Amino acid sequence: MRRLPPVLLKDGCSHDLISLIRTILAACKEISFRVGQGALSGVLGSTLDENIQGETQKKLDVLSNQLLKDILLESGYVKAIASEEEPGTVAGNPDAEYIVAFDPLDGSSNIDINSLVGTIFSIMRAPKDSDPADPNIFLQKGDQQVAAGYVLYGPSTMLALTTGQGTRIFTLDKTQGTFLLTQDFAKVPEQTKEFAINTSNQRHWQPAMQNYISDLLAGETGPRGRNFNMRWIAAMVGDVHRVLSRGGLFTYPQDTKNPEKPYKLRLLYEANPMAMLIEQAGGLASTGYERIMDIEPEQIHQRVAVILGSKEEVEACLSYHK
Ligand SMILES: O=P(O)(O)OC[C@H]1O[C@](O)(COP(=O)(O)O)[C@@H](O)[C@@H]1O
Ligand SMILES: [Mg+2]
Ligand SMILES: [Mg+2]
Repeated sequence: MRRLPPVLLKDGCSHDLISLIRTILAACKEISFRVGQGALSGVLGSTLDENIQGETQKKLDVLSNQLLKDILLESGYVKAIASEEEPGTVAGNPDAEYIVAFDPLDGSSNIDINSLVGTIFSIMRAPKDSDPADPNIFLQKGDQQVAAGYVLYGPSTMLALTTGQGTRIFTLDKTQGTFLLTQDFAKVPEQTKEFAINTSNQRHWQPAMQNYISDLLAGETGPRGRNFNMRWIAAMVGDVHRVLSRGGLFTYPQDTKNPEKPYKLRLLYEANPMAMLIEQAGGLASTGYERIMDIEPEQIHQRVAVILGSKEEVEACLSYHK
């Protein structure tokens, strides 16, 4: 089975980019070990702190962030980092070519129930001669990502990675500590009968999403003329992995539950990297009104509505938003 570095070399990735991806994965292997140790690792439960977004930080959120941050900054391969768990960006090596935005631990509410969690990352080029301390260097469209991926800490630890040449899936061989290629070019089926949404928010959705989901739920007696099944892992990384594996539509739409927070998922380190992985596998990723990777970010922790997955189903959902 092929290992990660030769695969990336064949894709024409630079040595610095390969080293950067390997550095991220070194941290992820350590996170995978800690997640696997569960209660034995002493990192279950919450801290007494909140992150910049007012969310309670779990001990594993903090630990995962620290591991990624330390390893990346020590490596010299990053000019700066941005993380869900950091209020601002953190400067690194001024001479480095790349910047990395990450969600160190996605699906925090799953940590204490031994369910799926993961790490999501987005790699971009730092603008030429830019200041590593300038947070604006992260305000790039998703289309400018050089690479994107996630590591899913499940029954097996898996990596989904794209450098713009398709989406590949690797599995961590825990006996060797190496990621081995287990699916060369993942392809999201264009059609699906599966959708993922947190329906407890239904009364807060906009009419377009209300109508779309109600037509799915009507099944074969409704306008769609067929039955749909529903899944919700409550970790985007797990839901997107299912969509990459067998298709589906995943959405966290706009809602009016909290007028100050109309969207849940973060653009730079959740929506953009997942959009790139899904598009590179033949799927679509939209807010309902525009392609996610076309959005010009205004803030590093900006949130956005997300509708992604199987091409024909995303198009069906978008037709309700016209
Ligand atoms: O709790 P809800 O409303 O089901 O939200 C679940 C969503 O929130 C998230 O967990 C947010 O990610 P974090 O755990 O990194 O904050 C997504 O992964 C997931 O899709
Ligand atoms: Mg997250
Ligand atoms: Mg997180």
